[in-house]
Amino acid sequence: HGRRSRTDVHRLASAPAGDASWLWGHELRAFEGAACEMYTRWAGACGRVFRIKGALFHSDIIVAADHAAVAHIFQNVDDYVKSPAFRPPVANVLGEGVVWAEGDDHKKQRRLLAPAFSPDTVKGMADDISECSEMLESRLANEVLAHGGGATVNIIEHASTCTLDIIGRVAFGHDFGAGQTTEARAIRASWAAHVNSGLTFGAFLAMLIIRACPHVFLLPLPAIRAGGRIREIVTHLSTRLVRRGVFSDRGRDILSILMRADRLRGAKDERLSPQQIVDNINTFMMVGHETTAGSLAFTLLELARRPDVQARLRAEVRASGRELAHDDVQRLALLDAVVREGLRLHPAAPQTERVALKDDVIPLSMPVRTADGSMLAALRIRAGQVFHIPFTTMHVNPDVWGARAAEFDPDRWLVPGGVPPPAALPHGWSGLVTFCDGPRNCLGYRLAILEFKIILASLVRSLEFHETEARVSTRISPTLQPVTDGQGGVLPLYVTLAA
Ligand code: HEM
Repeated sequence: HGRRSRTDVHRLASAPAGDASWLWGHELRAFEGAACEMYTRWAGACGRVFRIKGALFHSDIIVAADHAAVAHIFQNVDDYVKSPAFRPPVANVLGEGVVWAEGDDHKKQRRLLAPAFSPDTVKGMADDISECSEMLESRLANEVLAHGGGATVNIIEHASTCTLDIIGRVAFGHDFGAGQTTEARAIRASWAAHVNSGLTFGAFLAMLIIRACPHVFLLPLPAIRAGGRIREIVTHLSTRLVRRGVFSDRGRDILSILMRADRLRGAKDERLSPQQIVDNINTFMMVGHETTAGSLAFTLLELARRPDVQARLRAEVRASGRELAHDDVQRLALLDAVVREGLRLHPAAPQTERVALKDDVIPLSMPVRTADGSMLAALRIRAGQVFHIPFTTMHVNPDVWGARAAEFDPDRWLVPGGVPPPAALPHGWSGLVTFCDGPRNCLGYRLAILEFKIILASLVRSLEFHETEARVSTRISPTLQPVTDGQGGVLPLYVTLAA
């Protein structure tokens, strides 16, 4: 009785029993569905906070899509952590950098890395971003010309080639040569394998097994080795630079900035170890290219479906002149609105999870109706409670965003009252949770937005994007992925030259 009375989890409405299986709970349906699709559907039936049955008899998981609850969880990083079970797989792919770190280690890494992503530093990356975007623009234009004026391309592959080029340059001054170098090819191939294996039932099962007994992760399974392969390649490239101290004194890339800052620091505990620098460069490479590419590809698909908005965007970009420098793109209002709308509907990380380390009472923006019909104004939970936080579900909630919440409509950002007031959205950038929130928000968000703007502007000014017959669905593997005809990482668009 004592235990139960200190938590409200069992009082919450449960996702429909018909969507659960005795063995896999609700988690299999959530995994197999489109990104956040089931959470959005269940939230429609149960409200913004509800529970689902965990797979393999895991205790009930709370799905939290209430803004005050989510803000609370994201602000209290010492009490709500990423699941400890998933730290070994994260370390395998990313190394022990800032994404992996928790507690004081995380605070220290964050503090030492922050200058590499300051507004001024990111502004200095604009030239590299523009050059890579122009290379993409001409690659696509050539493809169109080679096909007699119109070509169907897998836009996400092109987008991620471009974002890999960018992150290679800005992270450590490395040129991935538009995807043509040996390393770039190896990274693409490993990533494609990683994405496609992540869509399978085996990946779902692997996740459950790791959650249940984290030490199995030490087994030499092929899927685990594939994840580590990209890290090997990048580590090989960056370790060489770090060891030799080959970084430029004037270099504006992140590695040079970190190494210079490190040299100036005296106390050893105020420095990143060479291994931590390598692990963070690797982290930036991994989390800094497929993410932006995924959101960008879906935003281009939305523009293909809204030729009127695409034409207006093109006119806006063309009116600003040939150069797409940092300050120029910041002045483009419709471009800004398109980027916000694209990142609202297609967040590259559509959901996250957290585990409570201690008992707590979580505030709610709106009371939730419990299974027995009473109302809860706040939510009592116990240490160990697992939360799933579906970003996309929060961004398409009609109670917050209105009846047309799920529609791609950039103009909502441009008209007074078009988006909910800040009080309804207690989060960082644009009131969205796309980049998470609080002390663990996305370290690279300024870079992501600048890339997004410059790439989009470069492509749209000279090319026109059209939808194809393909039926594209969205999955999470491990970030937002298009799936076409069962094939992950495929999003066909028909491209022509813009008049
Ligand atoms: C559209 C593009 C991007 C989106 C939507 C995005 C989203 C996110 C989200 C949601 C998180 C928090 C994950 C969690 O804690 O559960 C995160 C963390 C992070 N992101 Fe991004 N990201 C993007 C691009 C980038 C880029 C370009 C970089 C640059 C290198 C980057 C670097 C990071 C880092 C280092 C963290 C970990 C921060 C920490 O734990 O303190 N991201 N990102």
